[in-house]
Amino acid sequence: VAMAHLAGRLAQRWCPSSLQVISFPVVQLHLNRTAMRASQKDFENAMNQVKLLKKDPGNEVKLKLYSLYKQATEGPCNMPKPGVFDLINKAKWDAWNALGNLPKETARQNYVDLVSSLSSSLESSSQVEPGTDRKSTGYETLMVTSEDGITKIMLNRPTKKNALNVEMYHEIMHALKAASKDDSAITVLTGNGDYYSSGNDLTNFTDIPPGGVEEKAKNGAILLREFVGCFIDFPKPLIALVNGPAVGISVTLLGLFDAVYASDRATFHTPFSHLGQSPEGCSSYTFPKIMSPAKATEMLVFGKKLTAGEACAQGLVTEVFPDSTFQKEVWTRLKAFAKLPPNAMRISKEIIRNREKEKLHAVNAEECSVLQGRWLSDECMNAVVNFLSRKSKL
Ligand SMILES: CCCCCC/C=C/C(=O)SCCNC(=O)CCNC(=O)[C@H](O)C(C)(C)COP(=O)(O)OP(=O)(O)OC[C@H]1O[C@@H](n2cnc3c(N)ncnc32)[C@H](O)[C@@H]1OP(=O)(O)O
Repeated sequence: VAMAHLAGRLAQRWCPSSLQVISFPVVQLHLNRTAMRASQKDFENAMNQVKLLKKDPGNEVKLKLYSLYKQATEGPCNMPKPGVFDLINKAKWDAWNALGNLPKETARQNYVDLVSSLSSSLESSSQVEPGTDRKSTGYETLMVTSEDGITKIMLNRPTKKNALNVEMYHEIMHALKAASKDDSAITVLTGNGDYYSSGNDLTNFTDIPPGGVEEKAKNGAILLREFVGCFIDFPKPLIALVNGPAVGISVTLLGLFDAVYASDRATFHTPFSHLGQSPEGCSSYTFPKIMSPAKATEMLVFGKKLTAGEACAQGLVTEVFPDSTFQKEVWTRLKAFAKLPPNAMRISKEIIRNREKEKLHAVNAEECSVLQGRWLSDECMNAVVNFLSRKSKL
């Protein structure tokens, strides 16, 4: 049951509409049930009624409906148990299996009762996730605004600590490409809510394609390479406003920014070894150069978490501001920067960064290839399963 709940919650993260995730038999609201036992007709009516529900009842309820339907029509669970990474089918299997030897008639009755109770309660419930502003920007996971010569890309999954899901990787690439061509002078990346970003969304690892985990790892490496490549090639001054804790890839990428301003609440954590993974974002090259090989090893190999002050002393952060005045102070400064002649800034960035570009692309390719192998390791898989089953957090 715990796994079913977990997978149900995960499934909601994978897809904006969880109806796409777990399809379930459809049922008709049963209004005129008089007998204690639901008839076959009641059952069929209930199945039709589910089609008419205006709002998604959520994955937990859908798993319950699924399991009761299977029990009512086929009896006790008769399917082989799916693999641990096949979370959707495993959740369905767990839900059905949990019904044990419940008689078919009781399952049918419970199904009809559940649908009946659902219909009224779902009419008024809201499914809108807070923190998403889809209308204004056209992005699902970002808020992108452009004013005063500054394009601001704000990571906008605050309830998930701005973890980067696959959609967010694509949207950030899209937003960077657009910002590189718009008429703003500088571009800023920041986070909405209390975190800058908790790094890669660990549920990215659970959605296994038909080609299996190898194909998953290969696709992940291709996406990561393209994603980091966009930062390497970004032509205008790119500034990170680290408004809170930063983890994993959101930290490593900072080595590719032109300036990094941090709140004193921010922390910088790259727990790759704990996760059975290895550095990305060109950090295996930029961090030793920025802070010395030994300091880079403390972060990238031993997972030492730095405070904002420590990260500034190591050269990863440009300047730290008290959290209470962070926004006011940095935006005053950014607005002044944005008034400088944009072509001069672009050309100066080019001359600072360009001789490193080829090297950075080569490092990026190598890091992605090493990570592709890491993602298939037991060390990595165990770490992901432990996080997803809430056995461990950073
Ligand atoms: C294309 C693939 C490219 C891969 C690139 C390689 C990148 C590597 C990395 O980035 S490695 C770093 C990965 N990140 C982590 O390991 C962080 C995991 N998260 C945590 O340990 C904690 O959530 C926390 C310390 C960040 C915050 O803890 P806490 O303050 O107690 O909050 P919650 O844990 O309750 O989190 C709230 C909510 O957010 C979900 N969440 C947070 N971070 C992630 C994440 N990285 N992936 C998925 N989900 C995350 C968390 O599950 C909670 O969700 P819930 O409310 O339970 O639905």
